Amino acid sequence: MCGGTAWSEVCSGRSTMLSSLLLVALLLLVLLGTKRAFSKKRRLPPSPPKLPLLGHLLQLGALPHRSLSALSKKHGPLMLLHFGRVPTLVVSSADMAEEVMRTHDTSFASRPDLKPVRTILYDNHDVGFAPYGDYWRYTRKLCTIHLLSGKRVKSYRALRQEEVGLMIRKISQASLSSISGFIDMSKVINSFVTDIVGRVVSGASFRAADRCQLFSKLIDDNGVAFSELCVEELFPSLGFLDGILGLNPTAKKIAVEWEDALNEMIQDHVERLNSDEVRERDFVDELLAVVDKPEKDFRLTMQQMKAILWDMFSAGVEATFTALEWAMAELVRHPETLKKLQDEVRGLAAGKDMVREDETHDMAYLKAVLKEVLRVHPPTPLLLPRESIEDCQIQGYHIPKKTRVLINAWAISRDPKHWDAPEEFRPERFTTGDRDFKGKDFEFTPFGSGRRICPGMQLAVATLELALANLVHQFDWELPLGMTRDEFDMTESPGLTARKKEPLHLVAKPWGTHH
Ligand code: HEM
Repeated sequence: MCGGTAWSEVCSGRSTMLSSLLLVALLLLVLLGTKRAFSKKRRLPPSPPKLPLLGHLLQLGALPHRSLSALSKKHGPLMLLHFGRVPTLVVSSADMAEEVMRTHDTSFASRPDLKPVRTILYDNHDVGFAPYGDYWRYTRKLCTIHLLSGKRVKSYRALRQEEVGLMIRKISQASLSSISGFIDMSKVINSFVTDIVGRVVSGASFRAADRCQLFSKLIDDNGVAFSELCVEELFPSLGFLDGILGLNPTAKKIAVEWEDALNEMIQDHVERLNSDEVRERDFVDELLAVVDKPEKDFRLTMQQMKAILWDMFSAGVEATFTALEWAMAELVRHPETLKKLQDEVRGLAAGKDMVREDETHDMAYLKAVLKEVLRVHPPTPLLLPRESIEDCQIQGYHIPKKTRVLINAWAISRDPKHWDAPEEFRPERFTTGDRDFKGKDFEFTPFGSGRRICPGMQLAVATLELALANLVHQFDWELPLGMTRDEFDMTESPGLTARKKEPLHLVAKPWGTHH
């Protein structure tokens, strides 16, 4: 008990000190507790050492799927990297891919907002880069119903057959007239795929107006625009510097070129719709119908329509072309596989001048070859980037909202845990069992999986099977004179799509003429 003024002053001084000490101790406890709770909740995936500012940028290398695969061997199948200020989760095993694309599919169903895409695609109003939500759902459905469903894909049969026939004739002529002895198959395959996608999307006028070359160039230029440096990609809040420094000029330039090309194509369709001409409706007509007549609460604008068309051309041509080019490159490097495939195709299509689509259904080895091509060379080796729309836990790791996600499908489809001799091109691995690329087997997802799985898979597979069957049916294929298998360049080019870097030069010998 305290009594007297002096004593009471001492007492009150002591109690103030005591309560201050208590307060500090309490604060410390709270801070410690919060920190503990915080750090427990925020156990982030492993991350290799990084540089200030740039983060892990320099570890990306020229071919990110390869560098990231090497990095994951040291740091594990779930790594958190930072490219500048952008947190990026890199997924490199089938189990982790399943976590992202199945268990937590909704959390990871969005796409990042990428500057070149935003510039070309009217603020991401296509399907592939649209943020997860009603707009994406609606436009994806539009594309599926009017262009990419199984029923639609079947309906393009005659068109596919005709385009494959044209490609075969082109190769026959080139093989007779070639002075060097070889043919630039990259060019031939590119215009074949561009014409098929062009005709499917925009009808006969694509060929009539000779649009193949222009669209093929625009699709090539997409790759340039996407690989140009821009500050915003690394430091989102400093995006204004790109304008000041004049960075990423290709995106702006080709945005105008795409707009002109698509305007012209749409204008053709409007004129025909207003004329008496009787013709089958194509995808451009179907989209125009929605622009004119809003469905439910949805109204498609002209700009949105162009963004969707961009997607169908770019996604459709680029990946299908890349797959067919790698298929021919692998076959010519593996004569025993080529011979086995030719035996199957020539046996089942005996006496025919061309393989028909019905006949490809029974070609088990053809299907195995295609799967092996997509395993060894998934055209988009890191799929398309995704972004988390909410906080999420994977294997006890905290993945914050707005983390970018790269799924290294290339590394996963070469993981020795799932594949014997994964570096070898060996279609036989697919002749038994039922492993498929339809999104259920997470060690093999060249078309992705879950809500964002590629909606063009059926169109791509139908085109690739028919083209490949006919290419090996009609010709024997060889490397250019004097070139050995080891000298044949199989380098990939950098970019969202891993094309073959050097053009594919091959010798085609029409079958029958030398038998
Ligand atoms: C061999 C050929 C093809 C391959 C390997 C391929 C691969 C892919 C991949 C990996 C994705 C991302 C999937 C994901 O995020 O999980 C994708 C998305 C997409 N693909 Fe394909 N694709 C091919 C052909 C096509 C074709 C022919 C079309 C259409 C004409 C097409 C249209 C699209 C679209 C619109 C998306 C975005 C889907 C979305 O975000 O909802 N693709 N493709």
